[in-house]
Amino acid sequence: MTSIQVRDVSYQFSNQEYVLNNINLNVPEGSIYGFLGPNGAGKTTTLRLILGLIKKQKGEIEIFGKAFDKHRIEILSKIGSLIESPSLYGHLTAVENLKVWQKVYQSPENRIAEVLQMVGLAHTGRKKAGQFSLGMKQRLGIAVALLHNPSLLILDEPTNGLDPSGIVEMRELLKTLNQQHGITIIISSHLLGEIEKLVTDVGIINKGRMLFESSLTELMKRQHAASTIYFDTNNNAQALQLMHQQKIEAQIEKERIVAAQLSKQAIAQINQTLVANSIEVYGIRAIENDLESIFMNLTNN
Ligand SMILES: Nc1ncnc2c1ncn2[C@@H]1O[C@H](COP(=O)(O)OP(=O)(O)OP(=O)(O)O)[C@@H](O)[C@H]1O
Repeated sequence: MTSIQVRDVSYQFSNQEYVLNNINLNVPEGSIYGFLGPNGAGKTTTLRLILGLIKKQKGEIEIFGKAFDKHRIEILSKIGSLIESPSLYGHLTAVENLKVWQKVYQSPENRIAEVLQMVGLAHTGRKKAGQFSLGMKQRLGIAVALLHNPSLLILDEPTNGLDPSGIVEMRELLKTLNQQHGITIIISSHLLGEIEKLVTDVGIINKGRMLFESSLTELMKRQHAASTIYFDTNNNAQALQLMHQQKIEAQIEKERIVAAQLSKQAIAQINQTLVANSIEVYGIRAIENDLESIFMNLTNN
């Protein structure tokens, strides 16, 4: 089942050009969906539309299989969100901040201790939220979002501005929420590297258009297919000719031969052919295209 389904949604602020153009999004239930795109791509606008914080103009949004327009209250009661920085009272402790929201949400009082435990802030005692590190503030914001026991969390760039250890802590927290508490998570980021170890699914947006959406496994396959093999020999021209005879796609770049992704067996076979033709092979190297460069290629084109 799909937790969020966005169909052909477009959006414009006043009469300006469209900041979202017919975007489609499918967030599978139980997934951690990485919503990726550079600054200004349209991530926050999309998440605000999904939450009904701005009014939909074109297209359809279904959440938990129901049209958002018609089941707004019911749907929102099962969603927790953190859009941009959390609104916290700096002069109150974590528990006091949560008490404010617990009353708003009318959740049971013992839920406060539970969510503090879940986000790893159970021992902050009398410390005021204003003295918390950015990572702790973000986690307290997530604790607020968890108070009413949501089955879907919508997080807009929760790792923004965090130091490397804050990013790791956030990653661990979100994994636990997903795996142990069964919460589906959509998390936006402009840095693939920050969330690629976390997500199960990926959607890439740029300039208001969805460029790509798939499982992380599918993206990894694409990465593998985009990797290349370098051959360094004493006679690249002849080596290239021999490769072309074997129907291997290759060309010479910067005094070495660059071939498309090949199996281990194919690499060994080429090596044997080159050696049998008295070509000296100095090196064979496989370069896996990293996910970041695939992301950059998709968003730059
Ligand atoms: N209230 C607004 N009025 C007019 N234009 C806006 C408004 N909010 C956002 N925009 C524009 O809409 C586009 C998409 O912005 P959005 O905030 O959704 O992008 P984003 O991917 O979340 O980027 P960032 O990571 O920088 O927050 C940008 O060009 C932005 O300038």
